[in-house]
Amino acid sequence: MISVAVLGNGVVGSGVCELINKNDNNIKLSKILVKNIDKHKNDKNHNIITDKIEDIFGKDIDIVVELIGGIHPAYEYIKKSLNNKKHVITANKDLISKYGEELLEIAYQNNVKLYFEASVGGGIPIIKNLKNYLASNEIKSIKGILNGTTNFILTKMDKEKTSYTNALKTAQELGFAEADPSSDIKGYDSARKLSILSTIAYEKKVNWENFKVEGIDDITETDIKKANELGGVIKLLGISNFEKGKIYASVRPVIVTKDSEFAKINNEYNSIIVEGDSVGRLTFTGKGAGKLPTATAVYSDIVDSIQNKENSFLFNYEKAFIENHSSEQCDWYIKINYKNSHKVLNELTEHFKNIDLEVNKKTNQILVIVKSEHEEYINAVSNKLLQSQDVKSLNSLMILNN
Ligand SMILES: NC(=O)C1=CN([C@@H]2O[C@H](COP(=O)(O)OP(=O)(O)OC[C@H]3O[C@@H](n4cnc5c(N)ncnc54)[C@H](OP(=O)(O)O)[C@@H]3O)[C@@H](O)[C@H]2O)C=CC1
Ligand SMILES: N[C@@H](CC=O)C(=O)O
Repeated sequence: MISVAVLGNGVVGSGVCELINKNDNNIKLSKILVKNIDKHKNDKNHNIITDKIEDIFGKDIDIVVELIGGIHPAYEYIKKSLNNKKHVITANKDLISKYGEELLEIAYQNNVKLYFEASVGGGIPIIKNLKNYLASNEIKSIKGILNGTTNFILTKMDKEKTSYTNALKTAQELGFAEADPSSDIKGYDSARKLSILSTIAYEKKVNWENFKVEGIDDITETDIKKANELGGVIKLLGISNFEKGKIYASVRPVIVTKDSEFAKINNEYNSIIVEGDSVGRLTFTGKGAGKLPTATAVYSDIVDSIQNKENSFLFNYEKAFIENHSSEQCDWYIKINYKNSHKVLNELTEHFKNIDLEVNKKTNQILVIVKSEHEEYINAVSNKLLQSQDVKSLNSLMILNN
């Protein structure tokens, strides 16, 4: 009998306990750690619930499953568990993207395993596939909708005209959002996931703090309407590619045209397209957040750790050099809140040869479509406009069709 302790009995933790109770006679749920024990007095596992970490470390446990989230005390608990020679399973992307290298090294030194399938893509088996199935391939690019909460919000705003605030509230009620939802909204959660995937795929340390991260907090109904007029929808995409030894990575809202695979990915679903040099394009799609989909990924790691499956990760790669600009040439949608429309229009026509313009004098907004341009040039012109006194704010979105 394998004895499992689950740290955290929230959305994912309670899902894991449910799957353990439902599935396997060889796995015994021995202890559950929570913060506020009163909240759990009606839980059917209440007799094994504790708010004291000593009850976990003092017990004869084989596997510790960390589902508290955040950095502290999750980091200390995982470290101690590994040093006590317990296998550890976590869904914590904050922790893996920050301390993955150190924790994997500690696991290795103690001859135990640290698994983290659920840290990216909720119920989608992406990490195992990237590491094992794609072992023979050089990965050229990763593109994905990596956050369920923001995809849920964008879908509700687009299809049901729900306000941003109400859509976020529903995502929180459904258990998709992080404890601090600004991680989702500002793109940090997607960035952490992209850094984990890119580190595994390119075997280079890809630190998300070194790449461009933009969230959906500036996306308005106007942008959604404009995207629809252009035959597309807005999605928050994580994109990375590896070319000639250099890595480009970013997280940003993008307009994807309706025939793109991503346009059909709605609500809390995630989708990740990986391109390998031998296999070509592979698409992984499924629920990227929520109780039982995420618990499924955690449970699969429990099975792997019982079978002592190899996960020879160490993350001790050399640091990646991150490119700031995508080499891709595409169309762009730029929204400018102006102070002086004449000056801004002059600048725009001077710098861009091929543009469509829409000026709204009531809202003091100029909506611009620029055809076939590189990011580097878009950024240079945007910075110039922003430095002038004529522009209050400016947002630019790539328009992608694949
Ligand atoms: N929700 C999702 O869809 C997904 C979540 N994840 C990740 O899974 C992890 C858990 O997320 P989720 O289940 O949503 O989080 P919740 O907020 O729903 O649950 C957190 C749990 O941890 C407990 N807890 C919090 N702080 C402490 C502490 N200091 N000591 C002991 N227990 C503590 C809470 O106790 P109490 O109940 O008493 O407050 C609660 O039971 C996170 O890393 C998250 O990023 C990954 C993929 C999807
Ligand atoms: N908050 C995250 C949960 C899963 O990782 C998300 O919305 O994707």
